[in-house]
Amino acid sequence: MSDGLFLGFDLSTQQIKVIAINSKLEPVLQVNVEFDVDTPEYKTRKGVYTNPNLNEVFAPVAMWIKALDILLGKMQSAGLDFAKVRGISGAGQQHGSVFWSAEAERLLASLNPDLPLEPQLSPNAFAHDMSPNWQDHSTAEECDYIEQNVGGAEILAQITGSKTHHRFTGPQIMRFRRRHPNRYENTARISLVSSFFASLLLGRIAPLDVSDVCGMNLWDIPNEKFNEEIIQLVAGGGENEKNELLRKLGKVEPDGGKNLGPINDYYVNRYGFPKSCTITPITGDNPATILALPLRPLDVIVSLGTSTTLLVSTPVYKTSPAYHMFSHPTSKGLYMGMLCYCNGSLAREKVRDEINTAVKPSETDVWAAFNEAALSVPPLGTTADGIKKLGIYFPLPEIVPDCKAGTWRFISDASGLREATNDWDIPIADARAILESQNLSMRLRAGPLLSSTGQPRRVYVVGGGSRNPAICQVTGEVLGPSEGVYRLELSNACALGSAYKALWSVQRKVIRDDLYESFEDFLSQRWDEKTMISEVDNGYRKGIWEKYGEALAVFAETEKLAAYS
Ligand SMILES: Nc1ncnc2c1ncn2[C@@H]1O[C@H](COP(=O)(O)OP(=O)(O)O)[C@@H](O)[C@H]1O
Ligand SMILES: O=C(CO)[C@@H](O)[C@H](O)COP(=O)(O)O
Repeated sequence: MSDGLFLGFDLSTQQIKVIAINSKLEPVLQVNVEFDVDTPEYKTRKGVYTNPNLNEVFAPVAMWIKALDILLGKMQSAGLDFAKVRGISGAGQQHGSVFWSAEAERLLASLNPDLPLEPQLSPNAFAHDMSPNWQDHSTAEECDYIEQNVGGAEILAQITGSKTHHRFTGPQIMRFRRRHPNRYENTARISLVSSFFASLLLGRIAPLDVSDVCGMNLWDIPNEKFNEEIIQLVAGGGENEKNELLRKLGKVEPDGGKNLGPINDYYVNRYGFPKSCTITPITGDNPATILALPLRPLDVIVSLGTSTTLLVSTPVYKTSPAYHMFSHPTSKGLYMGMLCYCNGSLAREKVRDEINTAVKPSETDVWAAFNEAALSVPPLGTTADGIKKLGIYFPLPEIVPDCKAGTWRFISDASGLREATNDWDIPIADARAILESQNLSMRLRAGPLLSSTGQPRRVYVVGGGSRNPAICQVTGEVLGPSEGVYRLELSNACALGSAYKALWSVQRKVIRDDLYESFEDFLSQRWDEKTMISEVDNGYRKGIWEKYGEALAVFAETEKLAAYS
């Protein structure tokens, strides 16, 4: 362990985390700062503010800067020897934007190590103090405008990898420009959360990341450049306004392993990082997650963080309005396919809390009653007379399908589909129904990204929810991976993937000129399956997987009824 440490940060919705690894991929330290708890003065709930009247969700940028200082302080208290850190990368929640002022570059370049970061940057480095969050649904008008002008969802997906989505940065920038014209005018540069974080570490505004830029609806993935037609729509006005927005966005760094430069002197002098410590592009949390595992064809990652995402790595750029494609964060010619759900862990927590109110909860495991309820009934809660239960649980408006907030419970029997009345044991029957519903939705949509049968080889579960055995079992039953469900032992997959990226960036071999050892080759030589993952469910169960397959059409019907109700 003489050759140094490599840090992977994760600036996600509810917390900022870091993992330090050595060059054998062994984790040395994990620390986190939870916004609601550790920065209470910002009064966020689950890391954000909401304005339900306008469907807005946003987070204070100053809180993230303050949390970085607290996190570095915690690392110091935990005894991390900053002098050993050779490389840093990271991940940010996707789509969120940070609007820098004209003062930003000067303030970033002149940080005083005797003072904390936050008061040196906030408010003067920003033209706007808030960052729109990925749970925001306020941009319906902007999305429609862009999609109509570009020629529809299919075409937009072909160009940018996704149809327009409320949370994507292009529609968000367009709304920001319309609602706050002065602040937009005063914006010198726009970062994503990922490149904002890299900027804090570099002490200058960092370029956008090659993969995270695909979450903006602005980047032409096949042609590897901003799409000027869409930029023009977002910028409004004419040629000048278009060029102005291109200037605000700045450059995109095509090499995910690029050495962007050394860490800023602020961190050298305040914390003792070596001057040579390099910063590598910080990517989105989902692209970083796929770097935590050596994915093979037909492997799927299900990330059970605040959002639920299903991720695959593929050489085929096959687009659809039903899912997202991103450029791969490290490997040119590969892409990341993704489904993203707003109603992940917070929706499960809501059912859990209702169950804990209805029954006597366990004193030691807040999930015990939920898990027992989920596992004590057969698939689809099927009764002896063939009645099946299908529910939809969207406490927040949902992304897939595009649907307003609500809870719907349906009964499917020989006479068809109807809304449940008193034949649903609320909230107990909701436990299995929510897990099935979340997995059926993934199975319904991930099919085109997988085999002709839609059956995965392995499902890897990561993130907070992967600690839960009932969630893992129902995932195995519904998705039916032929080789089982595996959990990454370190729950913090995107910080881990980021740390791997930092290590690869520093130690990748040069093959010739600008050609480097691939991330996949680099990782597979060092990655030890036995210590990194454990099997948490057998996956495919004959008869049960087929039964869920038969239920897919009815499930799709329930989604339509919910969306149009
Ligand atoms: N044992 C568990 N069972 C189910 N969910 C869990 C469990 N432990 C943690 N979680 C969920 O994990 C979520 C946080 O996951 P995490 O991956 O840290 O999210 P993020 O990166 O989005 O902040 C919490 O909202 C919590 O509900
Ligand atoms: O919007 C998306 C992906 O498109 C979300 O996955 C965000 O990237 C937030 O992630 P977490 O806070 O759940 O890690």
